[in-house]
Amino acid sequence: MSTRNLLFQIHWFLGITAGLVLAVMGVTGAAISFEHEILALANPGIVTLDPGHRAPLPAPTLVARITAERPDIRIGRLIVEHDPHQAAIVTYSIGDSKTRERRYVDPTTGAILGEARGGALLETVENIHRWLALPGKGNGIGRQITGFAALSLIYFALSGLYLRWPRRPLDWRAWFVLDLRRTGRNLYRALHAVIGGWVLVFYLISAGTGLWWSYGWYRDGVRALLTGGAAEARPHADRTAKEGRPDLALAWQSFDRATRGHAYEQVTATAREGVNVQFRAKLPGGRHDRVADDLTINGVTGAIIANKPYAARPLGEDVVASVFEIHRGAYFGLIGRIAMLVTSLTMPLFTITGFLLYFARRRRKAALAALAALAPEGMSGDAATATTLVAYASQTGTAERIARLTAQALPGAAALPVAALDRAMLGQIERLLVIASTYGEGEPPDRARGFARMLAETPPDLSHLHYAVLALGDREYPDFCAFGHRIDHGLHAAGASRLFDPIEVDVEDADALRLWQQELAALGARTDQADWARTPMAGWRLVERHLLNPGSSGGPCWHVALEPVDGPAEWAAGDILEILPRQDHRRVTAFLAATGIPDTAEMRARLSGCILPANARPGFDLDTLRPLAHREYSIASIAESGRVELIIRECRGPDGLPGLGSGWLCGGAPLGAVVQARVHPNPGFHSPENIATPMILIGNGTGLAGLMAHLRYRARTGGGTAWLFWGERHPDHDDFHAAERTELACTGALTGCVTAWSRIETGPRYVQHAIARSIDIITDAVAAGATLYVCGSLKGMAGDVHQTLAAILGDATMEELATTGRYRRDIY
Ligand SMILES: Cc1cc2nc3c(=O)[nH]c(=O)nc-3n(C[C@H](O)[C@H](O)[C@H](O)COP(=O)(O)O)c2cc1C
Repeated sequence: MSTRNLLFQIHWFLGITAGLVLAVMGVTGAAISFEHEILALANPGIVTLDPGHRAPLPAPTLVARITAERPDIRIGRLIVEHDPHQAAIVTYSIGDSKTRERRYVDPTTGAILGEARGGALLETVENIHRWLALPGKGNGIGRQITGFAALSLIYFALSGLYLRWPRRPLDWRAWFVLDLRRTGRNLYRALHAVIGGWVLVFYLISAGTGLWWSYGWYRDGVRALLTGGAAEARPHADRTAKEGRPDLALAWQSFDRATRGHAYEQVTATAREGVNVQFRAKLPGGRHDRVADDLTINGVTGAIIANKPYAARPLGEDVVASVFEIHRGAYFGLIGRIAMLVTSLTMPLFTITGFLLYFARRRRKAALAALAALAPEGMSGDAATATTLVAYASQTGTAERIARLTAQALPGAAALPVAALDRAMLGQIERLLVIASTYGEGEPPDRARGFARMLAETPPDLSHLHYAVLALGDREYPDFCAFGHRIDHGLHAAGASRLFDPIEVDVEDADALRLWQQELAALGARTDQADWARTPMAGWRLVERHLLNPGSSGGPCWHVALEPVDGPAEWAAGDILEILPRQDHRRVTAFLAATGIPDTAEMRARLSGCILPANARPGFDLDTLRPLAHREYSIASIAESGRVELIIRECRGPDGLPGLGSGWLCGGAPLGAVVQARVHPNPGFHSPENIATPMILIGNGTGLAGLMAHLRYRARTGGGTAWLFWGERHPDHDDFHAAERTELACTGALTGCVTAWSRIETGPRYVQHAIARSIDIITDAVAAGATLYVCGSLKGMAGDVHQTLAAILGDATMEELATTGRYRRDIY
């Protein structure tokens, strides 16, 4: 498991446990952060007073009045405000009871006022915040849980920072800008990560200070670190004087003498263990409550035990004295308190979005498992007992998908790649259906080469066999469905008899597929199967586009990113994105002018999705228009990124206008536009199942896209070595994704990168030359079990790379690699 994965697993495991506690702590912390203000608002006449012309009593007198009114109580703390509009607060216990009560006191009369409304509720909220209101209070299990949650929060903040580290860390937008146009998983992730970035510092502060109350070792350690000394001992309980209770009035008189009647904003006197009384006297205008002079006074003798004026407090001690104020943000003034309130309130957002991401991830895993079940390598159904074999020859997965659907429809049928069809199998089986696509220039898909050769050179006797062929192809290629026909002739020549004539499928010709299904029905296939049609196109928002090769002498190449509009989409490294292009508006204008059809917005919308004949004339029958075919692009990103990234070279049509697909994605569609697209699973180009398998990635130009997806996937999973051989024009202008490749090399995901530049004198010119100079790397990696991936142009690159590899490894090895799926190509 890679470090990243490990951090992630811990992040989500803690998220679904400690995350819940933190959500509670965040909300309760926010509720009590303005406790005094809330109580003051809710309790006029108790917390706030209208003193008229009456002046507050001197504190010693106030103490005397309170004790006279309630002789049964023992005062633990008295807080006196300078402002006569604020009631004093007394905390006391009755007799020897340990239970404390808190009451407000009129500072001008000493009268004990009623209990503040809402006070008990806020106290409960505070207890929840501190120890989840569990038994044992500060020493119980609740404190352990909240302490652990605070530790987890530090982990969330730091691991979250690592996990979301953007590719361009210096771009502040990547950190802080929230794109609310996103939907589904992408939106949850954006909320989680971007808002996490906003509040990160606040969470580190509140968790770092919150631990103060949870762990003694932490408190002592921080104190030692900041004050340079050992854990500070409280001024020791003065038991030398006669044992007894401290006299608060006497201590206060002593305090007044020591501070020479200084007008403090607020004075808090707390009876400590023994006879000492601790005074905290807040300076007027102090930013927070700990901007205060501290005195400890013997409550029996009135002697000063310790006197620590605020002005003499070093920074480290100030921080230690102000941990609570830092925790609630007050250390940084009102703004700090408000910021802490808001950030505490956002805590549940992380728990909620974290859970949503967790469920989305589970759904995604289930979907991937379903996908894997539909398109595993090898067989589906039991070929050993099958009465019909459905063999497929597929490069980009279409034939494989149809073969599996065919095998599911026919009782007793099993699907398998043609490469798995050996002589023994062919000798026994009585019925064979072959679904074959054509590749290269009328050639078999890579993994079907061996079968094609066996059929052509040493055909077995197949006189017992009945067969049918579904030939997939594209009429834009001169050798339409050539390989399907070659198989048909080969089987026929070997003595097998046709069940029915070969059926040709031009791209996605639904009629041809229906015909195939009808023929299958005649063979006893189920007819209740769901529609074989491909997943419909869906909306993908164009979210990013920038030129990758400014100044290049080649055609402009664009980085294009799209995000699914209707929630998360699934794909694996090696898959392809099919997009529905739209016509350039100039072509539509020319067509309208040539045909004389009225120029309306509706007509333009209709025409921009159709093939527009160049020779159209007035009277043109619009019903004869055919829809534009989709365009395919290798996906450069992995599904975890939530967005499909493409590398597209803008090309020109014969009329000089931008090409249909590239023109639409690289310029025609505005940023933010919704493009119709779908993922085309391409199992023949997926990463090796075993991540330890070494990879050799070879490509040119935009072919880098398909290779980057594998590198990005390997960066996530870790695994075997990965060598990249890639060619372009000039290193100064065409070095796409150079920074990321350097980063991948630094992290070890990319073992080494060999480049070829066709427009400079030094070094290899084309990628095949780079390979020819790296014989040892290639042979060693293949000997170690490497899978070879080739992505890029069919013309000029794929053939030459194949020949170079064959020269290094030998034809037989190349064929074996192709047949066993260790030579995978995505060429176009
Ligand atoms: C690089 C490339 C070369 C192709 N060459 C041919 C060809 O020569 N003749 C043909 O009829 N179709 C050709 N096609 C079209 C494919 O046969 C067609 O898209 C088929 O549906 C792919 O099926 P698959 O996904 O199972 O490989 C080619 C497609 C690509 C991408």
